[in-house]
Parts: sequence; structure tokens; C-alpha cells
Amino acid sequence: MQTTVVEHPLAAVRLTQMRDERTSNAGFRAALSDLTRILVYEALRDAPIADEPITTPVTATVGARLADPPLLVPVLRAGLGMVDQAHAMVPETLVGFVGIARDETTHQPVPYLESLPDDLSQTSVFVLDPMLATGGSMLYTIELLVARNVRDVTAICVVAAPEGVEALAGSGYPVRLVTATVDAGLNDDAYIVPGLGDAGDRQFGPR
Ligand SMILES: O=P(O)(O)OC[C@H]1O[C@H](OP(=O)(O)OP(=O)(O)O)[C@H](O)[C@@H]1O
Ligand SMILES: O=c1cc[nH]c(=O)[nH]1
Ligand SMILES: [Mg+2]
Repeated sequence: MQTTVVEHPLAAVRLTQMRDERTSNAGFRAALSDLTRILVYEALRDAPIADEPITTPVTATVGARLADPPLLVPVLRAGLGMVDQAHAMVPETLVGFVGIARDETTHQPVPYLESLPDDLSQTSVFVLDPMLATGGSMLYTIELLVARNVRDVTAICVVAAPEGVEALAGSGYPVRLVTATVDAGLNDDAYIVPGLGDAGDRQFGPR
């Protein structure tokens, strides 16, 4: 599986703000917003473009447009903190939604919302979720997309655990990963170490 770890000073600074337990909910959301722009920018680096004929104030010329804007799919709750910025980067695209709450005893994904187009056979999808821990929630989401014949999936995360990366790589699905870091591993509660805690709680409060 293609895995891109975005290494940029601004990404490292925003990630540090997100990791720091002293960062307020508002500060965490702001850092996640900034980091999302950087991650989406990198995820689109090799995106195909098509000619866009335009006229400048001086002359006619040919510019560019995204040939194939990816559908954005935030995984609620934590992915909600990424969707506005991702949509600002690709304003012409559409947005689907998936809601999953991990069972904190079994660590299995418990889905509660699914709002997606029926046919994704002509579509690339960017799944937005800051945390890839066991990989269960991301794999569940990808399975929803594969059932709709998705062409390919880019998982855009902030913090990934090696266990989650391996789960995606071993799935055989057409997926690549863009993340700001691959951390050391998971603790006994399946939280990423060093991680940043619960990305949903840190934005919106406990559920
Ligand atoms: O890789 P996994 O082991 O499945 O864990 C990752 C999932 O856990 C978090 O969501 P959570 O279940 O805490 O829901 P929330 O966003 O509502 O807080 C996170 O945003 C991922 O969706
Ligand atoms: O570390 C983790 C693991 C799962 N979900 C989170 O929000 N954080
Ligand atoms: Mg959570």
C-alpha cells in the first residue's frame, strides 16, 4: 500500500499542538483545520488535471481544473473537524457521511450513520478521519465504499498506528494512506501511543 507521511515543518508544529494535553478544544480544532489543508494538498499532488480554457484580462489561454474531484467522506464524529477545510480545498466536489463509534471494550466499530451515493464506480474517495488505530473503523468505511464499487480510496489521517497501517495494507482494497505521522503503537485500550487522546472528545467533548 502506498503510504505518504507528510513531513513539513508546519505539519509538525500543528501536530504538536494537537498532541499537547494543554491545548483547548478550540485550539485542537484550529490545528486540525490547518493540518487538514496540508494533508489534502499532499493527497492531491498527483491528481489528474484537465485543460480549462479561460481568458485573462490580457488574452485567451488554457488553464487547469481537477479532472476528477474526489468525493469527501468524513467519519463522524472526529472527521467532522476535517471536512470544511477539505471541502474548501476542493469546493466543486460532493460530500458523503459515515458515523461510527468504536466500542471502547471490544474496540470494534459500531456504525450509526451511512449517507453515501449508491454508485461510486466512477469515483475516487477521500475518507477523512484523524485517527487510524486498529483500523477497524476505516476498514468498515472502506467496505461501504467497495460495496458501491468505488474506484479507489485515499485514507487521510493525522495519526496512524502501525497496526492500522497493516490492517489497511493487508485488506487487498484499492486504498492508499496519507498521514502526518505513524506513531509507535497501541496501548491496552487500543489508543495510539504517543497519539493525541480521543480526537472526537478533544474537539467536541465526551460522548
Ligand atoms: O482504528 P480504530 O481502532 O477503529 O479507531 C479509530 C476510530 O476511533 C475514533 O473514533 P471514535 O470511535 O472515538 O468516535 P468519535 O469520533 O465519535 O469520538 C477515530 O476518530 C476513528 O474513527
Ligand atoms: O488513540 C486513539 C484511538 C482511537 N480513537 C481516537 O480518537 N484516538
Ligand atoms: Mg472518540
